[in-house]
Amino acid sequence: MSDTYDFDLFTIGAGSGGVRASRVSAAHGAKVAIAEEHRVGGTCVIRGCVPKKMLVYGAHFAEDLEDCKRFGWEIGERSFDWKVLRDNVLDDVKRIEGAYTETLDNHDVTIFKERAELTGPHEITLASGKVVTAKYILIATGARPRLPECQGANHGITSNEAFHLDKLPERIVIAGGGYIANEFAGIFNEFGCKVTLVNRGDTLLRSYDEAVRDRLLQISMTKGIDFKFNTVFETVKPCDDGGFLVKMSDCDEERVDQVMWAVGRVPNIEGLGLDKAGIEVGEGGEIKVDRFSKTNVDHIYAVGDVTDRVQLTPVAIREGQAFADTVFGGLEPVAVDHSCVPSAVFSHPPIAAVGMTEGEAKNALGSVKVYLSDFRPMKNVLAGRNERSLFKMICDGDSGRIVGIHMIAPEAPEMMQAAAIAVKAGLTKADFDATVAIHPTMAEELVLMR
Ligand SMILES: Cc1cc2nc3c(=O)[nH]c(=O)nc-3n(C[C@H](O)[C@H](O)[C@H](O)COP(=O)(O)OP(=O)(O)OC[C@H]3O[C@@H](n4cnc5c(N)ncnc54)[C@H](O)[C@@H]3O)c2cc1C
Ligand SMILES: NC(=O)c1ccc[n+]([C@@H]2O[C@H](COP(=O)([O-])OP(=O)(O)OC[C@H]3O[C@@H](n4cnc5c(N)ncnc54)[C@H](O)[C@@H]3O)[C@@H](O)[C@H]2O)c1
Repeated sequence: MSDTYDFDLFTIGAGSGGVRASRVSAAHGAKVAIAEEHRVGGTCVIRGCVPKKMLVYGAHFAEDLEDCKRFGWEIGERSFDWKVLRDNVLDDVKRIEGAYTETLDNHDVTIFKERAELTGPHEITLASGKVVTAKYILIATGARPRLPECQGANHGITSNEAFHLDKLPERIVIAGGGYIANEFAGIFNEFGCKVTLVNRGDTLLRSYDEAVRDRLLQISMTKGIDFKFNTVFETVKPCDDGGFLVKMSDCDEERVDQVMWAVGRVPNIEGLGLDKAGIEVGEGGEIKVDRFSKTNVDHIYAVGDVTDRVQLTPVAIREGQAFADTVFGGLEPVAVDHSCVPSAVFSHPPIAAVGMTEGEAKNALGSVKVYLSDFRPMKNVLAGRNERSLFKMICDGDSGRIVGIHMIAPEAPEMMQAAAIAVKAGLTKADFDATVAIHPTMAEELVLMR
């Protein structure tokens, strides 16, 4: 395409956004290169969604093996070997990394397995010293775990290290109250670790509906997870035997085997040379972009977590796809619609949501109608598991249009993916009422709410 530059597109970062953008741009006919300093696949594949979900599956067996007795199964003595699960998960991650690399190779995308930095508006310098030029540059460098400002913070692990532990901690404190803290609290707790979740504020999972958050807190406590709210870490000191002494506000010093930070993620822009190309960043270090993911510099774009819009894999992928179609697709520019993005927390049990919470809907619409279904799933009843699910539907009080659905239930994310289509399409409560239930399911509650 371009004679002046080595490549039409140079992508920095082979994660969810960068891989999609590079592959599709190449399919549109562009000459593409991509640089990755760690492993092809990025956070989601290597140390995020994928291995996390596999651990969630592994952890859930603890409950299934307990519950199966009431269904007539006697399975004798059982034990759990962390290293078997860990190594199988890491092997599968390697397989997926290979599949991502193959896709790029099949599209003739040149892969540089090294760090890249901008050294001019159209120039990139690789860690090896090689200098290349590109007509367009895409920054898709993602984000990394934030460390809190407490003495000894370097002694704690983050989600990056959690997948590689040599052994499970008997006692772990997890700082944070968001996605990662709640997901890993559930995982470690199911594996038999003593878990304390420590939150600086008084609210877990702030962006989710209050009723659903409260239900997760109540169930998590029943399962044995401890919570501390309005608490901050002061010091983490290593002990001679490998554990740590942790001092938190308003508490005595405690001895634990592991400290894990899950207090948010910061955009990866350090040493990237953004100043060499004159790229503007926001207060949190996020690269500022317009609705087509274009930075303030005409030929430089950014997608995914580094822009800190919605830090989710499917969003990064959509942004990457839209970038490729806009710049190399030869059609009208494509903007990603960031409204009504469904999401899930893979806690035990999981939470899933789409649209507005009750509070947001009241502020935005004034008049809202709320429907609730608070039930004990059939499987839990027979298992003797005293764990209730909650579905909540928020509708515009005037039109009946559904503006939000919130769930905490086994398989809630699976149900939510389908329900989210209806909410995105602007369907009403009457449309749900007109749909016949599938019985017996949990999902039927969606069309039976009163
Ligand atoms: C523990 C965890 C669990 C998660 N679970 C989910 C989930 O269940 N569902 C979901 O939707 N989202 C989940 N996420 C979020 C999701 O992983 C991210 O939103 C997504 O990966 C962002 O994609 P990205 O392309 O922006 O960045 P990334 O996937 O982070 O890719 C960026 C890549 O750039 C590389 N890089 C950085 N700087 C340079 C440089 N200078 N040169 C070369 N390479 C560089 C990095 O090594 C990295 O591979 C999870 C995140 C974490 C941490
Ligand atoms: N299931 C999923 O889709 C999934 C899973 C994991 C991560 N993610 C993505 O990754 C992002 C990062 O996840 P995360 O859990 O690190 O961040 P988060 O933004 O979800 O939560 C951070 C939490 O840490 C608390 N906090 C901040 N500083 C603290 C401190 N010093 N001490 C104690 N608590 C403190 C905050 O109050 C907040 O509750 C998420 O926003 C999400 O977009 C998604």
